Amino acid sequence: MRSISTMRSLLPFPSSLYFPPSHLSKTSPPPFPTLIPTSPFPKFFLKSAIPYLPKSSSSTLRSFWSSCIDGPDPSMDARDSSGEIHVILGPMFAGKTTTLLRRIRSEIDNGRSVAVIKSNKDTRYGLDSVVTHDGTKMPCLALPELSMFRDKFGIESYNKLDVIGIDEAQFFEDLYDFCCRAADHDGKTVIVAGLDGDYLRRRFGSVLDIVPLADSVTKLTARCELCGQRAFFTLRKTQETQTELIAGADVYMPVCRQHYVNGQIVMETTRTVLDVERSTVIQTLK
Ligand SMILES: Nc1ncnc2c1ncn2[C@@H]1O[C@H](COP(=O)(O)OP(=O)(O)O)[C@@H](O)[C@H]1O
Ligand SMILES: Cc1cn([C@H]2C[C@H](O)[C@@H](COP(=O)(O)O)O2)c(=O)[nH]c1=O
Repeated sequence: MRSISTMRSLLPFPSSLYFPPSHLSKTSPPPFPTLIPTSPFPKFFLKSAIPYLPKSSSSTLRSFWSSCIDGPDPSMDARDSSGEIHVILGPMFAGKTTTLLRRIRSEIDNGRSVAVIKSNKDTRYGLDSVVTHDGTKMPCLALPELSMFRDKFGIESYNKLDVIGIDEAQFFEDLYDFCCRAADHDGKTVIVAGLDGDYLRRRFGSVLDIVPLADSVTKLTARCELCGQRAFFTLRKTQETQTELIAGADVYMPVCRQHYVNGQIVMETTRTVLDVERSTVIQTLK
């Protein structure tokens, strides 16, 4: 095994540009090591540099690069191994929480240690459990933000964790940073369930932002309450207009595209009629 300084001397660029994975570094690595140097080298750099080196250096460099790019040695402990991010999306009633709990259960059955987090904004079924619309439950920690998780759960317990489940992910503003750190740096498998869109079909919170970080993305569908076709959207049946409105089937229903469009027209018309009536009443009372 060559020393780090010998390897550095083989690098065709200043070693200060490169932060090796922690198992190759004698000093503390920065919190988020950059694995592949970017500028000032052209995109073909990786492919083109290796063949021009002397043969012995070439194989050393090749194994050096492959350890950097493929990730650390699998015999390393969980903190240093690479993590995973799996995202479960869809409208309300699509089975996101059911799928999350099923995956968490199977991780437990495989002997992995797990924790489940949900947003403390969702008070529908109490704060100590994640509960599906048909009543399946699992204990959880309810938090206002994910950055509090390590401290609340305990650093030692956090270090031993293999899998973190997150439900109602649309309510966590720091979702991106948390997932990045947990998977890239801490080696956790993170399974995230949340609404991709709100009742107006606009992006909801940071859920879509983590798609580029994800190993897998599953978009689920529900059944349209009006026609039984596949439902991709959530229709709000009431006149409230704020984005966040915690509720269940009393306020929301899953709908197909056609019924979403029709439903929005009905809601818009109702809103206009109510507005006209309200201003008429106000005028009459004046
Ligand atoms: N329109 C509906 N109203 C109430 N419950 C429903 C409706 N459609 C489906 N469900 C139930 O909800 C379950 C899914 O619940 P859940 O996993 O909590 O969904 P999600 O997390 O995507 O909102 C379904 O298996 C079904 O039993
Ligand atoms: C569409 C939409 C939903 N919400 C709220 C309503 C519920 O409390 C949750 C979603 O729960 P589920 O597990 O996916 O059924 O989000 C909201 O605040 N705003 C919306 O536009």
